Amino acid sequence: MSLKLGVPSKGRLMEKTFAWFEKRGVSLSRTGSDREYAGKVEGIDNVQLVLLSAGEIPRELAAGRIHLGVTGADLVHEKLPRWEQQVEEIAPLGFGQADLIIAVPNCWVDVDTLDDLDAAASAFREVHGHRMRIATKYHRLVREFLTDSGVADFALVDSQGATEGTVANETAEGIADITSTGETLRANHLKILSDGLILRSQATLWRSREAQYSAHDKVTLETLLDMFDSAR
Ligand SMILES: Nc1ncnc2c1ncn2[C@@H]1O[C@H](COP(=O)(O)OP(=O)(O)OP(=O)(O)O)[C@@H](O)[C@H]1O
Ligand SMILES: O=P(O)(O)OC[C@H]1O[C@H](OP(=O)(O)OP(=O)(O)O)[C@H](O)[C@@H]1O
Repeated sequence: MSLKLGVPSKGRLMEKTFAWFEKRGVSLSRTGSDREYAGKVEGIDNVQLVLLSAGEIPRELAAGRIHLGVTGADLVHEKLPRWEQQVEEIAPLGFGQADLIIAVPNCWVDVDTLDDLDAAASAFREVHGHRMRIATKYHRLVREFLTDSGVADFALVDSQGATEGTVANETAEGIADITSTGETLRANHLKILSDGLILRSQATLWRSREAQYSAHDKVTLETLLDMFDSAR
């Protein structure tokens, strides 16, 4: 058995994760063809690279099928209820920064806060006979945030991508999604509510509390953590 490290298999998170580990003396790389999800680890023994979708890493950590994993805090908080009991945050990695926010159309000039949204939602229901729809893939975090904020008359609709387009497409009235540069929101004529920040996220290294650690794995983990510490 070896210590299994789950890393996003593609895109911006994979490349930056590889660079973060490289800087700390651990070389991660993909092997085989472009399409083959296989990888290797150099610079430390007994660590196995597991390439996974960023969205599946929280579940794999919680199931104990990987010991360590890199993914955004947004995905861990959304997918793992009481996440602290299942995973330990080892280090924020300083990239993949994104804010999970609530946004509404720019043209809603009377809606700038959650209180305004609550009032608009009640009025919307009276006029249209159904609840104001908020498109998101972060169902748990958004429901909890809106309910705790006293916004009652809303319905979440699922959107797994291109969420900012749902308003123009008339499948939702507002959205809850991550924003980084803000360009996608601007391009889709949406504005963030002034108190509509749900969570600040960045790519983070997590340790599973559920995985089995052999004596050898424990030594490997200590060695890895020392390498990370000494590179600070
Ligand atoms: N524009 C962005 N800038 C910075 N970080 C981002 C951006 N978009 C997404 N992220 C972060 O990257 C992580 C992965 O995002 P996402 O779920 O969109 O993955 P993906 O690239 O679609 O991969 P997969 O579909 O394989 O899960 C999330 O933690 C998210 O916060
Ligand atoms: O603030 P910005 O810098 O514009 O970035 C934010 C966008 O990036 C992500 O989308 P992604 O590119 O992953 O596509 P998706 O809509 O398919 O998730 C996110 O869902 C936003 O749409």
